[in-house]
Amino acid sequence: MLTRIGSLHAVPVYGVEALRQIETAAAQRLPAHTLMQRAGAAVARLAQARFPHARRIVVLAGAGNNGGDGLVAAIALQRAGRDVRVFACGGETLGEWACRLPPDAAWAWTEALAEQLPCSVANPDDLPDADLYLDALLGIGLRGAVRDQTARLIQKLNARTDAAVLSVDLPSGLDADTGIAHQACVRATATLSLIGLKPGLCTGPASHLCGELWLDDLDIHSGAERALPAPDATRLGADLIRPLLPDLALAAHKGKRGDVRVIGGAAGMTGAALLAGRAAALLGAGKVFVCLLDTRAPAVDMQAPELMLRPADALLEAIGDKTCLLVGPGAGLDEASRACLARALASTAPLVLDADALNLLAANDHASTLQAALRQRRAITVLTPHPLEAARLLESTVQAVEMDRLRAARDLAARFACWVVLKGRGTVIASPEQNVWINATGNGLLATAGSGDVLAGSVAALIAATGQASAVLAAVWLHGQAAERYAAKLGPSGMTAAHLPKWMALSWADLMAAHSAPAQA
Ligand SMILES: NC(=O)C1=CN([C@@H]2O[C@H](COP(=O)(O)OP(=O)(O)OC[C@H]3O[C@@H](n4cnc5c(N)ncnc54)[C@H](O)[C@@H]3O)[C@@H](O)[C@H]2O)[C@@H](O)CC1
Ligand SMILES: Nc1ncnc2c1ncn2[C@@H]1O[C@H](COP(=O)(O)OP(=O)(O)O)[C@@H](O)[C@H]1O
Ligand SMILES: [K+]
Repeated sequence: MLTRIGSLHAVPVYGVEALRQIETAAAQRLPAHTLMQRAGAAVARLAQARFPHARRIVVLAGAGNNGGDGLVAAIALQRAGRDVRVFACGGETLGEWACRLPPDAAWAWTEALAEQLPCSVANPDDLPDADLYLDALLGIGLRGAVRDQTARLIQKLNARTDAAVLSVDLPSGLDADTGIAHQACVRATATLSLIGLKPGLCTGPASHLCGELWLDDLDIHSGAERALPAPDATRLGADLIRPLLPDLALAAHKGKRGDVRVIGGAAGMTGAALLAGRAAALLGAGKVFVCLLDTRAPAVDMQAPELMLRPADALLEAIGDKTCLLVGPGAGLDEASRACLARALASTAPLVLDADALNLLAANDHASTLQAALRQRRAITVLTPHPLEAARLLESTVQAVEMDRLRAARDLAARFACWVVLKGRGTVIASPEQNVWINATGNGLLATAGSGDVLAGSVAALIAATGQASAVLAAVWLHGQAAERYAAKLGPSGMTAAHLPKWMALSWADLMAAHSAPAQA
């Protein structure tokens, strides 16, 4: 079934190894070329529905099965009356290119010849004009950086900013597992992912090149459930998030909602802890206590007088059973901060560690002691690193983390036996059991100082209310959804971190309203 991928429904995500298993199993039980027929038909259907006015269509076909999908789509589009040309890439001559085609694609080529499809060997310097380009150069068979003629063709294609590009399976040049592009990569208007959604379309530095995301499972799931491998991750959707949110209106009194205690805000960084505290309050925490490590900080937050500002000693004592601790926003790296972290790690309360708490864990004279205490915790523990903090904790580099975000999140969750929220485009969440989710919401408006503090405070509030670590998924989804809602309503600028909690609350309300709306007849 052809589906537009948005943020409403959770979708399983499969890496290349799992996709190859699915493909092999299906090929064994279906008549020859069935999958390629279905793939090409799906591409042609989407091309016509999404680009109804595209008359001249150029199909860029590589020498693999991705090219085969393109050929099948080309035949269907020509039959539908479009002016179609195939530009074959991956050989000096058409004959050389055709000789390279694997069996399914070779079958598609014989069909194309029978259909008298206009076809020429690709000359990147002579890319024909078109209303729509079908990018069928490279799919999940990509190995390393795109080479030679294909790389040059991609550069020429990307220079045609006036024409639409529909990528088949993946934007050519994008690594399906990691979302990185070594060198050349197609910038697509839309991508139709085949069989399953790939991690590289959801997270990673080049994942945004897919444009609008569509999926066709090629009916692979019907009757084959038992043969399907487990997904590598789940892309988050509103349907998965809704049941994770607490019903605050049902809380009998404020003591039932759960409390948050924030520890951070050293001199010059008090705002970070206050942002986290305000977010926790707006996301429904019954009581929010904030310890500012700056000894000269004011005793009340006049913008948010509901926050209770207390000394660190008071915050780390007599912790109730519905309390979540948050350590790190603006905490600094000095001895006072380290001592608070050590005490929080020793507590039996759920604990969220962000910012400087993560830096203390990574690089401090006491790092190994702190890390041992982290591993020994039995209560819910969540780390919320951005890529640099993750790199420090993994003793790696930002580049290495970004080259494989799923692996980095999984590695951190395994190393410290806790939940990990690896932030950035397509935030990746990993549980200690090595389950992985990829967030579907958010935009560049979140790339503003303090938005991480808001996320950490929200995570703490939802864990306090629900007692469930999986509430992190809801906090991450709402945080991204808030930025999208803001952009849709007020445009691409003007949002600061302080605005976020209110928009998160509105997104929460939307989610509940959608849930309670009567079903359409
Ligand atoms: N076999 C089947 O039945 C199906 C295949 N499908 C399609 O087949 C694709 C996978 O097909 P393949 O495994 O043939 O692989 P691809 O077609 O994705 O890529 C292989 C081709 O790309 C070239 N290539 C690889 N790395 C390169 C690089 N760095 N620079 C330049 N050229 C490079 C190879 O020499 C080969 O010609 C999927 O993405 C999907 O589009 C789908 O239609 C589903 C069914
Ligand atoms: N381009 C983007 N798309 C989606 N989310 C983003 C983007 N850039 C940043 N974010 C989100 O913004 C937040 C930034 O957090 P962080 O880097 O800790 O900021 P700070 O330390 O300033 O609070 C994270 O939740 C991150 O996932
Ligand atoms: K492609």
